[in-house]
Amino acid sequence: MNITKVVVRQMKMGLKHPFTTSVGTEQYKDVILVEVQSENGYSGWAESVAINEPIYNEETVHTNWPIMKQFLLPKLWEASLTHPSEIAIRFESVRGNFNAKAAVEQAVWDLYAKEKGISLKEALGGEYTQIQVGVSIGITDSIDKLIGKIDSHTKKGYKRIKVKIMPGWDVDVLAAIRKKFPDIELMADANCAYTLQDVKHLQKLDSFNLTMIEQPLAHDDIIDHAVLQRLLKTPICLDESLHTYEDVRKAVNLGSCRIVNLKVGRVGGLTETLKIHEFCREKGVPMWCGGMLETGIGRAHNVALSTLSQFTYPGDTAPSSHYWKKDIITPEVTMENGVIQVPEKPGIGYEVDVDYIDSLTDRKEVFTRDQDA
Ligand SMILES: O=C(O)CCC(=O)c1ccccc1C(=O)O
Ligand SMILES: [Mg+2]
Repeated sequence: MNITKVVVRQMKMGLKHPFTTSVGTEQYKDVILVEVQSENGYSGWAESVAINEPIYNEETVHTNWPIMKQFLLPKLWEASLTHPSEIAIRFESVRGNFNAKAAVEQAVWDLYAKEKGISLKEALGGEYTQIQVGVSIGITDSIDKLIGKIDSHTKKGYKRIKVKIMPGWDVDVLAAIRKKFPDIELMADANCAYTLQDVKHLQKLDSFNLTMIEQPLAHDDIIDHAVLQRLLKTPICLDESLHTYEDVRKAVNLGSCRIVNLKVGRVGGLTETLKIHEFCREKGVPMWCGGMLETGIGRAHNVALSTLSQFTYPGDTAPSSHYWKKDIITPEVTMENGVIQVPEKPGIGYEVDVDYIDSLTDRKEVFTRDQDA
């Protein structure tokens, strides 16, 4: 792969419905897109999961841009690449900035697969031809409203419902959901809203037959989660706390979680993801694909990722129409009876609608090998 040009864009897309969690509300998405082009005319695409404010993690679209420009993109030209796994080694000297690294690395994976004429699924060693889909429902104004949403999403066929919880929006809410829907596959995501002081309160959640509780404690903790997991029957799944293979190894071995939420952007790319996947396979730890309200490009990557064998729980990989009036890929990601069919076409397997992207783009910069040399 001889990468000659990279185009970085920042664009804005309005969400169909605002999305509220314990840390804030998203109404629209500012998105960084990375397009890498090779000598022979192929383009690989990816998006950064970084959002506008540092409320989920420390990265934002504003920090991603200079990090890519100054530190990551120049490493692409250092030498030609034979495989995308070489990128992680080049990026190793840059600390953190996992979202930015992943966006660049994933674009190269797409390019690699397209040059080879294989799907991203095949490039990753994925197995499933279709994936099971769950939905993540934000905090609403009233329990009735939430029940209405769960009802309509269940009727659409989603295989699992995830609700966001926080202190004051938890026990009563889950009790009301279980009363109405005793048998649905249900889980709760706290986005770090509790502390170990809340153990007695969190133990009440054990009575709701939740598949798992996601990230109850601090974003940078794996120690207290191990204490909490010993005091809960419900499996803990970590999201915010896991940035690397090493984090996952420590968390699993400490007993801080029994399930792993994998967001490629959170762990710096697909190469790290494959390492984590292999570890989880050996340990028998189930995984699922998390979501960050991605546009079609990130969504397509998530669909390919979810074909890996250890991804045994439905992911937060709802179809395009759940988020957007019009997505930036064609066809859009669609779901039938809670299932997405995995595309067989090369790379991410969907066409990127560059004209539409251009119409949404606020900022665009082209980087070339020659200009950096
Ligand atoms: O993309 C989706 O539908 C999942 C949405 C979601 O839960 C989420 C969205 C933004 C930031 C963090 C999270 C999370 O999983 O914690
Ligand atoms: Mg989460």
